[in-house]
Amino acid sequence: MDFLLALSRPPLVLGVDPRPELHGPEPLSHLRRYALEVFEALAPKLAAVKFQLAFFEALGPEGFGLLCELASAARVMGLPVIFDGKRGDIGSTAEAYARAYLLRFPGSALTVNPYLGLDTLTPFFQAARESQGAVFVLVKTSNPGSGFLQDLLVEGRPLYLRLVEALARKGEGYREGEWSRVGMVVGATYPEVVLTVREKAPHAPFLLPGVGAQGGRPLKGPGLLNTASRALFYPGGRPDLEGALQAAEDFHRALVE
Ligand SMILES: O=C(O)c1cc(=O)[nH]c(=O)n1[C@@H]1O[C@H](COP(=O)(O)O)[C@@H](O)[C@H]1O
Repeated sequence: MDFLLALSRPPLVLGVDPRPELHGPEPLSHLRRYALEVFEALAPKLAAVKFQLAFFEALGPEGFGLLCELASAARVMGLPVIFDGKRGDIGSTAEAYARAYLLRFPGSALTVNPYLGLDTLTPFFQAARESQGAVFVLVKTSNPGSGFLQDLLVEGRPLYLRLVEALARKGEGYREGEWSRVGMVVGATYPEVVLTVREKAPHAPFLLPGVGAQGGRPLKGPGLLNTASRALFYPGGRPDLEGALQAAEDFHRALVE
């Protein structure tokens, strides 16, 4: 599966950030069953499923096994997969991260941190092209303190915009048809930034986290993949299949109709 197929699906991404304490006495087996049920029920309304690696790593070795199992299940259901790892390191280590998440899981996407420099992103871009995957580069994150570094003025422009300009130039080389394999992460909590960044990067798919629990509202537009974790996976603060379906329908109405 080519990850760019996600761009022709409904523009909602299901974030899976598992909280074992919400899954009773046998949390992993309950979580496995619940996640599969949610994938099945929501699949027609989703662009992709985004797995937050930290939450799976926190479950220990079994958690990593479960991540691989759920990612494979999503793919079997026709759902593109995003690994949210926010990886970033010197080139040789970046190559290992790219092998782990883009080449071992062809057609998937990975979130990456660009603040070690653009040279460190090249292995991710190359792996994404080779595997028909994608890379989502953190540009302007959804958290309240993101401006401390990301909004710093550099030659009169915020740092995140300088980054976007450089990425858009690089991303042209990784463009296929309408969309590039070099995507960007912009918090839905900063809707005005989404518009500014879109002007500079017309071909980049955008991942917009912060919808729902962080107060961001769904944003409509070509290539805008709205992503919600708690609001979709744990509506009302707990596992609830009916509630998840209702939440997905509400987002779908706001984004598609
Ligand atoms: O890359 C991300 O997905 C991400 C970037 C960002 O700027 N803000 C952000 O919240 N995220 C992730 O998006 C998810 C948000 O979770 P909810 O607030 O529950 O929807 C978490 O997995 C975060 O790690």
